[in-house]
Order: sequence, then C-alpha cells, then structure tokens
Amino acid sequence: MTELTVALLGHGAIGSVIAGALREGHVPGARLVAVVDPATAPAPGLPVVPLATALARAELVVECAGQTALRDTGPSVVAAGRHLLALSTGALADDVLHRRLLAGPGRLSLCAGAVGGLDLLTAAGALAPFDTVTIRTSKSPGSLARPWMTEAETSRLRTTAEPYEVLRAPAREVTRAFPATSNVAASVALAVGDWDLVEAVVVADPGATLSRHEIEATGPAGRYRFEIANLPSPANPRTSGIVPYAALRAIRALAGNPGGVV
Ligand SMILES: NC(=O)C1=CN([C@@H]2O[C@H](COP(=O)(O)OP(=O)(O)OC[C@H]3O[C@@H](n4cnc5c(N)ncnc54)[C@H](O)[C@@H]3O)[C@@H](O)[C@H]2O)C=CC1
Ligand SMILES: O=C([O-])CC(=O)C(=O)O
Repeated sequence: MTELTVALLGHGAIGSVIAGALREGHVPGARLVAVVDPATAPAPGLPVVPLATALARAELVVECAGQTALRDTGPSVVAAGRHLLALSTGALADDVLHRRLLAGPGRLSLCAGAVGGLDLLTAAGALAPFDTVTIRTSKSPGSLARPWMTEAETSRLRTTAEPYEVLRAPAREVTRAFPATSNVAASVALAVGDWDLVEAVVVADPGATLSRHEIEATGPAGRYRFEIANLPSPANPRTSGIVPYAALRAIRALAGNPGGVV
C-alpha cells in the first residue's frame, strides 16, 4: 500500500500534537511531508514550507489553523485537487465558501473534533427531520473572551462566581461569535443538515476544569443526548486536548485503517 502524504495547515495546540504523532510513526500508512504556519520556524525533522510547496507534496491537507485560515486557504487546497480535512467547521457557516469547498476537484471532509455522536445524528436526521436540536457548550470564562465584547461583558467574564449564559442563538451566529470555541455547534448543524434548526448555547463556568458539550436532539427517529466533558489542551485552554487525537483517528481512517470503526 502506498503511504498517504499529509500536510498540516496550522502548527499550534492541535497541529503540533498531530505533527509529533505522525513524525513518531503512530499512524501507519501516513507520512508528514509539510507544515504550513507563519508562526512556526523550521526545525530538524519538521518540514515547514510555504502553502504552494505543501500542495505539491501532500495528498491530504489537515486544516487546524482557524476559521479565517480555512476561508483564506481552503479554496486553493481543493482547487489543487487535494483532499482537505477541516477542523474549523464554523467557517462553513458561509454558504458560498462551503459550496466552493465542495466544488472540487479535491474532496472536503470534516473532522468531528471535540465531540462525538455526529454519525448517529446524521443517520437519525436521514430517517426523518429533527424537531429540536441544541448544543450547550460550557467552558472556563477566560477561554470565552472575544474582541467584540463590551468592557462590561469582559469584566463579567473575569469576575463571575457563578455559571451564566453568554450567548444563546442559532448555531450559525454562535460559531461566528466564538470562532475558536464553538466549531462544534457548526459540526452539529452540518451533521443534521440544518443550520436554522440548531440552537447553540455558550456558558461561562468559573468552576469548569473540563470543557463540556451537551448535545440533545429529538425527532421522529428518537431522542438523543450526548454529554462530553474534555480536559482542555495544556497549550490552549480554548481547545479540548482530545482534538488532535480525533484528527489522528480521521487520518488513520483515510490512510486505510484495516478493521477500524467507520
Ligand atoms: N472542530 C472542533 O472540535 C475544534 C476545532 N478547532 C479549530 O482549530 C483551530 C486551531 O486550534 P488550536 O490549534 O487550538 O489553535 P492555536 O491558536 O493553538 O493554533 C493555530 C495555529 O494556526 C496558525 N495559523 C493561523 N493562520 C494560519 C494560516 N493562514 N496558515 C497556516 N497557519 C495558520 C497559527 O499561527 C497557530 O500556530 C481553532 O481556531 C478552531 O477553529 C479547535 C478546537 C476544536
Ligand atoms: O475543543 C473544544 O472543546 C471545542 C472547540 O474549541 C471548538 O468547537 O472550536
């Protein structure tokens, strides 16, 4: 079997763990051939290159660089015929971008990242449309600060002693407002195929040592409830530590994965 050549777009909290695992041979059949990140210096064994070089070398490009990066570089990845595995799924709240990324010739795949159960939600939604779908994300207040917040809002995040709802809105709005912490809301909307149905809630919880995602869906197919509580990444408190391992699972599946769960 030929090896799957992999490029990483982003070498932060997620990308550096993926790069380390690929370099150490933890994913048989996959080889790291390029890393694209303006904030990362080349190092022995770490192939930091410009995007054009990455596109010439790799069959699979794993985006773990943020919604802006996916919007700016994703179209050139699929236009070059490369397979794009995206983590910053909230960028697809822009329908025009989503259509461009699906236009090929390269393929677009989405990584479930910090949450699970999306396969079941997609299957249940195919049986019959859902009546209600919600995702409630609770994180430490400091990880939720955003530049658009007023001074009063950031001050409340800094000083709250009790959990409180920071935003409750359709998934499209929430993933735009919290682009580094609510891609999961977009992933749920994409899994059920309905941006308008999915309500997302963001909770600031001063007692949170884990990042919690509670997903509930009801419809003719049944009732679904998933509760996920992830340890935050030591490198980035906004990101769950499990996320690079979800990407590695996806890379393993794309590299062949004999006997794996599909
Ligand atoms: N689907 C999911 O469950 C999750 C998705 N994410 C997404 O993954 C992104 C990355 O997360 P982390 O690694 O924790 O962030 P991070 O901030 O630690 O790392 C991001 C890296 O991307 C680099 N970067 C930015 N723009 C770039 C570009 N145009 N080209 C190449 N590199 C670029 C930065 O220099 C930085 O090193 C988040 O912003 C979020 O959009 C994060 C967590 C969960
Ligand atoms: O890692 C998480 O818990 C979720 C996250 O940041 C995102 O969806 O952007």
